[in-house]
Amino acid sequence: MTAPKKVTTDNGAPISDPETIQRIGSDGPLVLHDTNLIETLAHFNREFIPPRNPHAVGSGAFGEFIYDTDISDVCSAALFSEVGLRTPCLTRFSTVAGDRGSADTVRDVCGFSTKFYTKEGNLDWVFNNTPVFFVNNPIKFPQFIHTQRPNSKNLPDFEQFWLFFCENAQESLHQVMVLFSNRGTPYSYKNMNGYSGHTYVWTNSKGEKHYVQVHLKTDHGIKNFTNEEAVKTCGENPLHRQIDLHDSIASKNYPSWTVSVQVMSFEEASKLPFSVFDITKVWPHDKFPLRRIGKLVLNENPTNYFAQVEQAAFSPANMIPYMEASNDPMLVARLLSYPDAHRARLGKNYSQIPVNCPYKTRAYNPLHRDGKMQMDNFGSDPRYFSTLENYEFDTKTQFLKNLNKGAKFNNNQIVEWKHELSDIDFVQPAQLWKVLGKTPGEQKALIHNVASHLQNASPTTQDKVCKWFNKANVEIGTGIKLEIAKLQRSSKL
Ligand code: HEM
Repeated sequence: MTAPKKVTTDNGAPISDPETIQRIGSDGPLVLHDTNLIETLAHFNREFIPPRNPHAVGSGAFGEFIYDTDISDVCSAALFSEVGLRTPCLTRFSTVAGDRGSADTVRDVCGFSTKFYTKEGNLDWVFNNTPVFFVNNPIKFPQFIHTQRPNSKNLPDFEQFWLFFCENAQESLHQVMVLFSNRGTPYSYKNMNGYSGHTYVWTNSKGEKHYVQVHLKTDHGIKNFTNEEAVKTCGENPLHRQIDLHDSIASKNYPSWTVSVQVMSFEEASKLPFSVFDITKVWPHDKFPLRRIGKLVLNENPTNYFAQVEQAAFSPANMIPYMEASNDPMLVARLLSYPDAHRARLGKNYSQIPVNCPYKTRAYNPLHRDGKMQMDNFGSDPRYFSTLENYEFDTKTQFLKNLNKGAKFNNNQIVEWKHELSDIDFVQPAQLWKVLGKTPGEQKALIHNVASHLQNASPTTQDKVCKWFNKANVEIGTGIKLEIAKLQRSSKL
């Protein structure tokens, strides 16, 4: 038996009976002196915090990154200081569009975020399970998310879902094909990959910079639900992936991924047929092969979901020396958007919540102080950078000062930018169609999965969507049309 836990009020005064309240006579009114009742009801009213918008549904686990293959010619970050180093981390998986509490096996992109607690600060990889994304212009992100959710009348809206893609964001075809392939419904989080999607800039100790893309390949094999299995699982076991993650760890079948990078020089980037900052495109693997760097292993379940997963704040802005964001406009917008979301969701001092604290070092900045829920206000230290104090500054890595050093831009002027759609936007979707053709049934599954969804939209929208798919390969749009007709005939029988 463990020692008894003394029960108290919030100010620490002992409570004799937590279930007894005071009233005047057995039928009389309550006595307001009973502050424990008020405290208990007030706590209950404030139990919920705002959900993440988007990625509200999630599951998390602790683990470690094991650096096992030298990459020092490309990056000198703390994670890679010596081969064999183990860096503790927290990973959170998620779905994008659903409200908190919705089933975790819906057809959706899955988030794959990892916070590494390094001695040079916390590094976050806020990735997805797909190597590309729907849009490459951040101003389109909020409308993209809106169109994937119920409309203004809180009704499912298949027109807005499809018309956004095929009219407002045709560059999304590559990602839409991934989403509607069976990879859009992974069986479990441990059976899917993770990808940075974005291009990042990594620097070595000589100051040489490279573009990189990070890949986390599952060690358990890709396993997906079919459309019908995923729909059934949503109804029968809405926490299927959460339970699978928990039970795999509890039974010591630890989920793990092999972590690799694609590396590209700035010179090579200038010769690509598309922008290296375009997240709707992948880097060809024959020219930029994967270089292994280590393993990510999840081996510890959270003991308190709210404290360790719901309150976790992941952000691409959490970078460490030798790892920077590139000029991908989506990524740069994300640097601002996530900390802003955390301030709104968790409060200004969110980085002091234990799961977010850079506990391998100490966050110290005498200008970042006060505010609600401040836990570490740097004592009586001056509230400015005083010449009377003794500060240590980073003269070695010059981390933030070095951002963009060496990067070449066409000109220095501010330009108005918008993605201009061209044939190159349909080249990779066409290639993906051929790749799917190598696995029996995969092309058929894509056609069936799209048709099952698109049949709910109007015939005009169906036509527009089919024409859009035909830009990748006429077999797709034509096939979807035939499949819709088949599904509609069989539903009438
Ligand atoms: C301009 C584009 C984007 C914007 C403005 C944006 C914004 C957001 C916001 C506001 C959140 C909620 C954060 C929170 O409350 O903690 C979020 C979550 C998330 N986003 Fe994005 N996002 C964008 C693109 C992307 C891309 C391209 C990826 C993946 C490559 C991505 C992956 C994620 C993940 C994994 C989460 C969940 C983080 C967690 O587990 O807590 N997002 N996003």
